[in-house]
Amino acid sequence: MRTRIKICGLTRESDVDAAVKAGADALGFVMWPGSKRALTVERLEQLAARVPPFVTRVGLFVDQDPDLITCCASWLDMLQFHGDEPPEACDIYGMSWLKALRMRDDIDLSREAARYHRARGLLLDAWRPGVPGGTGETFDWSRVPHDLAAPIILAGGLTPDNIGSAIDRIAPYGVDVSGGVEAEAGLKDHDLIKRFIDQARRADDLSAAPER
Ligand SMILES: O=C(O)c1ccccc1NCC(=O)[C@H](O)[C@H](O)COP(=O)(O)O
Repeated sequence: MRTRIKICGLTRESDVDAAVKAGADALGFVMWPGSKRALTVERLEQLAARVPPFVTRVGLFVDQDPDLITCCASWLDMLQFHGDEPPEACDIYGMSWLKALRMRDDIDLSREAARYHRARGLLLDAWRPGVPGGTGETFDWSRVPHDLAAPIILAGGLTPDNIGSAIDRIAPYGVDVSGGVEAEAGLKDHDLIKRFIDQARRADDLSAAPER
């Protein structure tokens, strides 16, 4: 199956256009003010308005005010929660949502998957204390279970150089990248976006090829 690709942390019109042109399935917009990639609601409106149909616009939030999330919702197709939001809090918007889980040593993924069973997918990201996401760090991929009920979106430190082996080893439903396609925080490098998506598609093609 074709791996779904999300390019996250977009802040400029040209970056949105480059990700769409390169074939991204989804685009992520960080609405948490603590991030170097944070958008205002006004910027979200401007960027989201450029996105063509059938490309999913995902808003990222970290334990934020429901009024803000409601205000952003009309520009989004999906929500992504990176904080300690309980499942009931993710459900109140009448929208599809993803739950980001950071791979702390003691995380019980089966338990979290059961707890967040209404999530459309679980985004597995690296754990760094005090940082809710976008660390640019990988985690030990051997910790990703193959039998989780929810679709897995692999995140954390992915780059054009490691995306092929990530897809080959884990075969996640989707992948999510931010820092690995940036020239500097919040500013995407269009060549890196293209290389990332090309390498992911190459890995998909190789995994679909019949064995000789
Ligand atoms: O990007 C941020 O600054 C951020 C801040 C707060 C919550 C989430 C945030 N980003 C999440 C992501 O961009 C994704 O999970 C991403 O795929 C992982 O980032 P990276 O390791 O840089 O590829």
